[in-house]
Amino acid sequence: MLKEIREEVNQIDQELVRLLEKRYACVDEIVRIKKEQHIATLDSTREQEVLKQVADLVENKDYEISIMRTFQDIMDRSKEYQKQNK
Ligand SMILES: C=C(O[C@@H]1C=C(C(=O)O)C=C[C@H]1O)C(=O)O
Repeated sequence: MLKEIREEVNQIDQELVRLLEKRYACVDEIVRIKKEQHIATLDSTREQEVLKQVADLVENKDYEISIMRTFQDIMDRSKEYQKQNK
């Protein structure tokens, strides 16, 4: 039982890694444009939009706070990555 659920978690994690890599590839392009146009790494308005979209998409409200925090972490790591690569 535990083993089977963990196998399902492994599958989901594989998809998450694939999607995160696609997200970082977009961030690479954003880094390039920001560098070219001298735009700051942080865009708080955009972050609020991302979080609003996430909140609207979450169906089970029991998960909402945790998923929102996860996305804030994703964006924080994204900014860290952008700063290291600009
Ligand atoms: C990727 C960007 O840079 C930062 C990181 C964001 C993200 O990871 O979604 C959003 C806004 C910015 O603070 C962006 O400006 O779109």
